[in-house]
Amino acid sequence: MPETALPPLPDLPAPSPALLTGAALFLDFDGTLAPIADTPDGVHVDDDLLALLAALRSKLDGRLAIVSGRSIATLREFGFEDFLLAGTHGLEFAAPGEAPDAPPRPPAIDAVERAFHIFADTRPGVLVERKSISVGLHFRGAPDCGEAAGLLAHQLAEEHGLAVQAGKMLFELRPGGADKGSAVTRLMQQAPMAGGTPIFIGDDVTDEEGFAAAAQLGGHGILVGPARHTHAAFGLEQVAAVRHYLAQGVAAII
Ligand SMILES: O=P(O)(O)OC[C@H]1O[C@H](O[C@H]2O[C@H](CO)[C@@H](O)[C@H](O)[C@H]2O)[C@H](O)[C@@H](O)[C@@H]1O
Repeated sequence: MPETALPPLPDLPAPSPALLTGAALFLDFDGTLAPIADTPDGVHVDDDLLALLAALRSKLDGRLAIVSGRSIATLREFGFEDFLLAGTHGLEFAAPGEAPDAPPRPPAIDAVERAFHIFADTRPGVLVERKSISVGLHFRGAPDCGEAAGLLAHQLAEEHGLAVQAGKMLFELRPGGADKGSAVTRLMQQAPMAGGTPIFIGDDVTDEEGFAAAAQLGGHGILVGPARHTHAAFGLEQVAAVRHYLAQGVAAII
């Protein structure tokens, strides 16, 4: 059956705030806590969000972590220094005040970054994002370049033994061996997350492994955005709904 003939996916049910009682809460960043912006550095984290997350973490006895494709260094620059962090799609970890536990930056990432710049230099709107142990090629400003960007990313990944991480108008090259699901599994074995029921809130395809891991460990995923085939059991429409839901959680948890 052609894809256009498929019936629309039904909306996922909204999660109850009661789901957050006893949770070990895993939160994606871009598209979940902050709206998608035109460029990676066009995102702003406001003090109200940080205060909301701190209040929720306190109600959860510390069981709140940010799990992002961003590096730990960048998450800290955004204001998340005081939070438990998993960065670069499950490759980096850091507790507040501690140095990141991260693999070294592979030399091949520098070669990829140079190749990405050569590609971007002749394509207005294409951006290269330098990251701690990975590198991103963004085409949000030049959607027509997406196919060529993907071909280049896969070709370089094969050449250098790296993993391709597709995201929203983005191809990222990084070391393999981890994802947001492995990050959830690892953090659930440690204080402060151990003992809670894992709840993972995210919007991107990169969050699906997080949803699946949460479900496997007895919890749930919450998808932010339009319905799709997903491992999440619940849905919220957009970032504003996530923030409202988290605020409801603060009020609901005794
Ligand atoms: O796991 P996340 O916290 O969702 O991070 C995933 C990637 O997010 C960023 O890129 C995305 O957001 C940008 C800002 O809104 C947007 O311009 C871009 O098109 C999106 O793909 C970030 O730049 C990447 O490093 C993260 O891996």
